[in-house]
Amino acid sequence: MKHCLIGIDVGLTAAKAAAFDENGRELRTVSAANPRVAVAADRQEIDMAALWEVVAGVLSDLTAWLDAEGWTVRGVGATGHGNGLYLVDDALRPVRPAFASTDSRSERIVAGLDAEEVERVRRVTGSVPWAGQPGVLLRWLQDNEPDTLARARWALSCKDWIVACLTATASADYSDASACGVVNLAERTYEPAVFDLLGLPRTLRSLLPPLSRSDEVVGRVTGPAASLTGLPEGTPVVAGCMDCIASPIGAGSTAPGDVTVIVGTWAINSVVVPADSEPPRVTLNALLPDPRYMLAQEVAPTSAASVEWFSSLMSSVAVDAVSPRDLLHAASTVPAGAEGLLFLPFVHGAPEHLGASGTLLGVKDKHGYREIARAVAEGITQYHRVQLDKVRVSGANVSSEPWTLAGGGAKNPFWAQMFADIIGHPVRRQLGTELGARGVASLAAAGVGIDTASWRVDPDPALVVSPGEERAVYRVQADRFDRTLAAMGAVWTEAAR
Ligand SMILES: Nc1ncnc2c1ncn2[C@@H]1O[C@H](COP(=O)(O)OP(=O)(O)O)[C@@H](O)[C@H]1O
Ligand SMILES: O=C(CO)[C@H](O)[C@@H](O)COP(=O)(O)O
Repeated sequence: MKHCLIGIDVGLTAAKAAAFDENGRELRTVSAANPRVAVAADRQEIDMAALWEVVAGVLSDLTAWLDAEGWTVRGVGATGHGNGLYLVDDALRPVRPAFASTDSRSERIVAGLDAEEVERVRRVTGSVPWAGQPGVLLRWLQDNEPDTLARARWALSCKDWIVACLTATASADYSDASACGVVNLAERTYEPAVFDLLGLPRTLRSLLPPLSRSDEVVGRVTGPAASLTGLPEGTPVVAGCMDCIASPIGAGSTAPGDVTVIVGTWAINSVVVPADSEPPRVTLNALLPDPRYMLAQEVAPTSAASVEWFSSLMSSVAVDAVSPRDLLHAASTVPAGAEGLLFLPFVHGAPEHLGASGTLLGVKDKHGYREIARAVAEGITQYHRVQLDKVRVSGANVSSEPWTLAGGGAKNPFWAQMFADIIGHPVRRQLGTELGARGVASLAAAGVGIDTASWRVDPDPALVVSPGEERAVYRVQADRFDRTLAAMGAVWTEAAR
């Protein structure tokens, strides 16, 4: 019999499901756009039932193909965007729409926290508070929707919601929970001091589901889920992990010092560090499935989010839809430096600046769509550079080997070259494979007892892109970018008053 594993990856933009044979060879991938509602500029919410419908649809397309080709599914794992908040009641029904991790309504709660307390908690959890974290959102609910909070039984992450839909079980795993800043990294338990810091009663800890290893089977596909997805009833489902963890696993970038840069809705810039060391000074540190290591990450909603914004804007006025690929193609027809245009990619704000917004600087009448497209791509990449510089000085050991590029944007060869030029370091681009789905499918394989040695990835030197001749232009731009960023801080602070 031909056995396969399924990995589900629910990002903020798209849901993907991919099947792999027992040796880790990709058989097929299906994807679809996720529902997202911008209730207001700072309120990003997700209809949880609609999200499950999209995921069930993607799974049912995939299983129809697998059935026709004679494959039997042995195990399933899910990964998804981290943070945000998916609240359900006792019967695992949503009590309100989920908060996306790009929701910034709680910026002021974060700005009002005591700096010394924040630092004390950071040393223990490896995370600093920011607006899209579940704890901060629980505080917002306590202040603004206490009735909703009273109806909630479980506070789930995105992938936990999908696991709950598949298995009728509430679960959590160490990677996602630690990335949410609620776990004591040394003790691997939920940390009560986080609740004290946020002004929440410690009793709310009971909202957090029991913690499992990412490759632990936490439930089996129920009858109703089987009929919606085409998965066989009883198929084992593992706890899974956060998407920023699944991608490095899928790419084989899991040795100490390995760097992965994810160009998804979010900019994720991460490095593998020993789990028993002092957590490096970055936005968050998340425990890896291998208990010896964690992933130090500098993160912000500042990557393909701006490409999505600009391509949606162009699509609303153009005859035909303008895809991210079209946008990057238009950018490639303009010289490096975008004819002097500079873009700060903060359409969903920025963690370190209260009130930050997307900013286009230097507009002249000669500038049009193509120059703005180039400025958007360059600005996103310049901010990745800023974040990677923070990772370098965070106390983490960073490898000098090529860094792995992942996420939707990494498929674009033009953008990959821009990354190498702007960050001044060779990067390894990815062809085709959905790395997040692959990573979590390998955890499902391990969970059902399959030896995953053959899933190991040997880095392909042919995919390495080195800094080229445009590096010099980007160095000058980097200086202007950093000075603009510093100067805008005061403007944003003033605007947020
Ligand atoms: N060929 C491409 N060129 C540039 N950007 C792309 C391309 N394909 C996808 N993207 C961008 O990648 C993003 C999707 O990446 P993905 O990692 O799947 O995000 P998420 O996990 O947030 O859903 C989209 O926002 C899109 O803008
Ligand atoms: O928690 C997060 C960062 O700490 C984000 O939600 C991230 O997981 C989004 O991933 P993306 O949807 O961009 O792939």
